Amino acid sequence: MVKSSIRVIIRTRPTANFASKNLKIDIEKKTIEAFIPKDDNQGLINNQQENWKFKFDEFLHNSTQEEVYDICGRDIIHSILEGYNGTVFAYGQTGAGKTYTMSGGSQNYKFRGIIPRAISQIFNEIQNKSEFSYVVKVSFAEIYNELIYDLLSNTPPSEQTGNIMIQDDPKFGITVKGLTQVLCGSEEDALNQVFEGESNRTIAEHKLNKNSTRSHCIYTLHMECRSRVESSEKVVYSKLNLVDLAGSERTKKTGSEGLTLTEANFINKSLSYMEQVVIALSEKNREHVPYRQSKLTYYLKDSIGGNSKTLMVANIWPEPEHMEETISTLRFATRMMRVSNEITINVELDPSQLVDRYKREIRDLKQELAMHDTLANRGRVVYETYTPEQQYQIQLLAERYLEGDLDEVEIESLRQVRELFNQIKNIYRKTMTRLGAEDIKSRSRPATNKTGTLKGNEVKGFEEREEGVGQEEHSGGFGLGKANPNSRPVDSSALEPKNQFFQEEEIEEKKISSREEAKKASANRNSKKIPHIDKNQAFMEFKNGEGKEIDSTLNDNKDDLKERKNKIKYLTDEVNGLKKLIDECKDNLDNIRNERHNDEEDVIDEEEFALIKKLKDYKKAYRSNYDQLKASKDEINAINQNIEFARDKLIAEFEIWYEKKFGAQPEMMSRESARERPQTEEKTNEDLDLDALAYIKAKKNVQTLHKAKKVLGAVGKA
Ligand SMILES: Nc1ncnc2c1ncn2[C@@H]1O[C@H](COP(=O)(O)OP(=O)(O)OP(=O)(O)O)[C@@H](O)[C@H]1O
Repeated sequence: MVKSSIRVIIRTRPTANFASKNLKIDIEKKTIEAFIPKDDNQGLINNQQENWKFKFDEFLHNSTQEEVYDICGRDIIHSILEGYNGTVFAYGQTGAGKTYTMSGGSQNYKFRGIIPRAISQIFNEIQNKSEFSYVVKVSFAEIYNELIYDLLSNTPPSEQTGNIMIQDDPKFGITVKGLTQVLCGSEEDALNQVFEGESNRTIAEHKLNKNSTRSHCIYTLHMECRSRVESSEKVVYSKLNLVDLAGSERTKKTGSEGLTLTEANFINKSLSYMEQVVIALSEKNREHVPYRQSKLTYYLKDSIGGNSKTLMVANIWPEPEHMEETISTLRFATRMMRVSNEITINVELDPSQLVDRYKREIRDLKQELAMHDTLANRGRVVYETYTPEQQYQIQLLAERYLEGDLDEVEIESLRQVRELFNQIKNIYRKTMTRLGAEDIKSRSRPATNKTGTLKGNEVKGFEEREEGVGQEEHSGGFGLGKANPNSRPVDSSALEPKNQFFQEEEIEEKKISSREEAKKASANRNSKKIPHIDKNQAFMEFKNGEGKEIDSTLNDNKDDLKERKNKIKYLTDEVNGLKKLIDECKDNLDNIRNERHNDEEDVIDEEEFALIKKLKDYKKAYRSNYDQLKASKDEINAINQNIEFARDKLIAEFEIWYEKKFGAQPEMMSRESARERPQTEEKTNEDLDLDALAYIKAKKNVQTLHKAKKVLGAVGKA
């Protein structure tokens, strides 16, 4: 966790009637001095404060939307892609320019605000981060009269109950249950949601603002990021809250009455709760912070005093008649600067992916160990789970050791030691059971037949089932893997379940014969004198002789791989070059459009047309190169598989050759070179949208949709 203070930027609304007698702004020093003369009507004793001086992180005076975004948005939005949460919110009196700052002026693309610019930056950065895969979802909530409405729901806000619940999740922070999250694959998708949500906002007219937004609106981008080249079980989550608060207002001044007055009361109340939260947070040792007093403060718990990089734009309207509101905004902004958040990158591990990774790691480690054993000239060590046959062999070994036939057991691996102990435990248990049985037998003397069969419940005391393969099973004797079909008893009586003593007799017989076989095999092995052989030297000999063909296939594949990698490098450079050209083209288009007059927004001149065409060509070339890149990567995967296959084959053949030549047990051979990793993904973006086109298209989409809805509504009524 890293401490990060909330940054506060002051933005002034441009005005011809600037309160020059009351306000002195020093952009360089980032200070503002305010002066309100005492009210003479208050009498002789008047303690009214007249002067104030404030210092902030930045002043934006008569700034363009682009300048505002560069200072308020760019860094935070970049952090979102690194996994930090972020918040940008606009605060200020009604009419001071909050909505203009966050959403922007609707008349021209260049007047767009922080929200559309943030979306554009996010999708542009995602396109450039091809080594990561991102999932982007958006939600849009409105807090109106202390109720939460879903602006992206299919149900219009007027038909919603407003009872959406906020939850404080210990892992993911504040989450809003039931709020629609729309998956967005492109800038245009995300902008569609913005315009759709904005068209659902509650707006009303009063004396100070014709289009006053009467609610707090929170547009959230939820991001989920996984690496395409590293472990994909690591998921980085982040969210970006872009908040347009409703403006504080003095109801007398705005002339609010009726519904607008009720709205104003709710707005003022929630903003004063927000102030209480900020005060509580700026007090040292304050234990309780009253987040739950209002929907707004609870919703913004992560943003104010929590895990988020937060920036507040305090909008002021610097005209003489709004001096009191200006002072009030500046005071609140000063308090906000004292709030410090604790930020961290939000990383989670996806459990299913984690299991897959462990499986892969275990497999790789086993291979590593096998390679290590071979190079160290050690015998074949088993790292897999023991098969029933292998367990049985270890059981025999344990018995020979316990009976004194063996002075010591050669230790091969930890796994073998474990299994040995297991078998010793089983032998001990069995012996104890047998001793118990004999004790009972000697006391009760049950009638037994020739084969020692007990009747009925007489065997009850010995039925304790023993764990592990290679032990007696209740109904079928030994579990030693799959039985030979010829070994099936033809006599029906042989199919009857055998009792414990009978089974044990049979087991003893089997053990004796297996022991004898094992002794013979061991004597055989000992009689063969195995010379000291350098495995690596032998392997070289094999590769130059019988294994030559497989070895050359392996080498051919390796050469092929090298060639493909060079091709990928070339294609990557091409793709990057085209990306640069596309970006330049986009910038030129932006410039042309920004220079155009408002009323000409949809008129395209020759120069612009040529640029659009050029852009299309670049995009086409980009796509074609990208497809080739993808195909080359698939080819690389296939070649890698061939290499694996050739290596396995080489080792297997070598083992056979080795055994034939030296008469020793075949051993696992090392894979002489490190496993080649598949190439990392280069660029994955298939297409690049022009900023303005996405913005204009999204706007038109929403307009068309609304027109269609209206027509449908009219038809329905008719
Ligand atoms: N920096 C600016 N440049 C140009 N016009 C601006 C600027 N700031 C605000 N305006 C204009 O002022 C008017 C009021 O702005 P806006 O609606 O953004 O205020 P607000 O703070 O959101 O108000 P409310 O709280 O009532 O919703 C709008 O017509 C807007 O276009």
